[in-house]
This record gives sequence, C-alpha cells and structure tokens, in this order.
Amino acid sequence: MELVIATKNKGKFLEFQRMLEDIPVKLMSLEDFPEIEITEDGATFEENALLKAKITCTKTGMPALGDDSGLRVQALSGRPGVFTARYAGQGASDKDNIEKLLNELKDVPFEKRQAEFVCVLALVLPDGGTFIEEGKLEGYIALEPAGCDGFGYDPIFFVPQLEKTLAEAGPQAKDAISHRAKAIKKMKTHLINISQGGKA
Ligand SMILES: O=c1nc[nH]c2c1ncn2[C@H]1C[C@H](O)[C@@H](COP(=O)(O)OP(=O)(O)OP(=O)(O)O)O1
Ligand SMILES: [Mg+2]
Repeated sequence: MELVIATKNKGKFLEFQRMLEDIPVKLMSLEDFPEIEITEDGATFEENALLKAKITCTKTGMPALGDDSGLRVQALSGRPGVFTARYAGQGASDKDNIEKLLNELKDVPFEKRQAEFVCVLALVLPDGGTFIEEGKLEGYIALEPAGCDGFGYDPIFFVPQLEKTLAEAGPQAKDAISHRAKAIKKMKTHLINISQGGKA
C-alpha cells in the first residue's frame, strides 16, 4: 500500500519513516506533491490534521495521513497550541520560535515550566474512511536550548524521565516515548488492517 504523509516537515517525515518501517507501506510526503497547498486554519489539532489528510487524499487519490502537533505550555494557559509552528510569526524558523518562547518564559522558574507535546493524526482513505488518533508527552520547557538531534522545539523540551531534552536524547529514545510515537502506535493497527485489505 502507498501512503502519503501530508507534511512538508522533513523532521516529522523522518520519524514516520523510522516508526513505520516494520509495516508494508510505501511512504511519500508532500515533497513528492509540491503543488498541494494546505491552509491550516482549523481551531484544533484535530481539525488541522483532518484538513491536511483530506486535501492530500483528494488531490492524490491515495490514503493520506495528516499530523498536526504542537506545544501547550501551562504557564501560558496552553499557548502556543495550534499556533506552535507560527508562534514567532508566519514563516518563523525553529530558532525564532524557541527564542520567542524562552523570552516569554524568562521570569518563570523551572518548576513552573510544565508543558506537553500533543500530536493528532488523521488517516483519510479514498473511500472516505477516516481514523483519528492522539498522543501526548509531558515535560518542561528548559531554561536554555541543549542538544542538536530532532527538530522544532526538541532542544528546549526537557523530559524528566530522561533527565535531558529530546534533542539530547536522540532518535531511539525519542521514538520510545514521544507524542508522535504514541499516536503512530495506535494508528498502526488501522494501517495494518487496511494494507491487508480488511476493514480497519
Ligand atoms: O516532536 C516534536 N519535536 C519538536 N517540535 C515539534 C514536535 N512535534 C511538533 N513540534 C512543533 C514543530 C512545529 O513548530 C509545530 C508543529 O506544527 P505543524 O503545523 O503540525 O507542523 P509543520 O508546520 O512543521 O509541518 P506540516 O504542517 O507540513 O506537517 O510543533
Ligand atoms: Mg504546519
């Protein structure tokens, strides 16, 4: 079976490749379909994940998996939430977003910097079949960036159980616990059923 991961984010796509390598699915991404444009104007992670998957499935005629994810910071009442990718403005780099977040939290002590990563996945099939799964990871926003693995906010997402940031932990440790890994694990059951021709 062919599956289009409805993302332009290379870091995300690498994680899907790693975590789905054990099932018989050929992965593509929006890099293979540069003409597809998606406006992420949903109010929730779920709405945006569905938007990504539906548009991509319609335009390619193939099963599509949308991932909408982001950070909820307790001291900021859950912001940046669905705006995580555009926190420092439209087209902001990971570095810009990290700087803005660290600046907003500059007076907040470490023990009050609780945050969670959320990942919502939406799978849409050409026959209209739709599946939604979610995963979360709790942690703290670090006082300064550390580590160079991963992408996005990984250098400032400190995971107590690892005693390091996700960017210091490396891919194997991240895949064992991440919000995306948890959502993918649940979605895998549907993908396996579908690729075997059964009803998910
Ligand atoms: O595991 C993660 N490690 C670090 N940062 C992460 C992670 N997961 C999401 N994030 C951040 C990146 C981006 O700032 C936002 C997601 O935004 P989101 O719109 O879902 O993705 P995106 O715009 O990068 O790519 P695309 O929409 O093409 O899938 O949250
Ligand atoms: Mg996006």
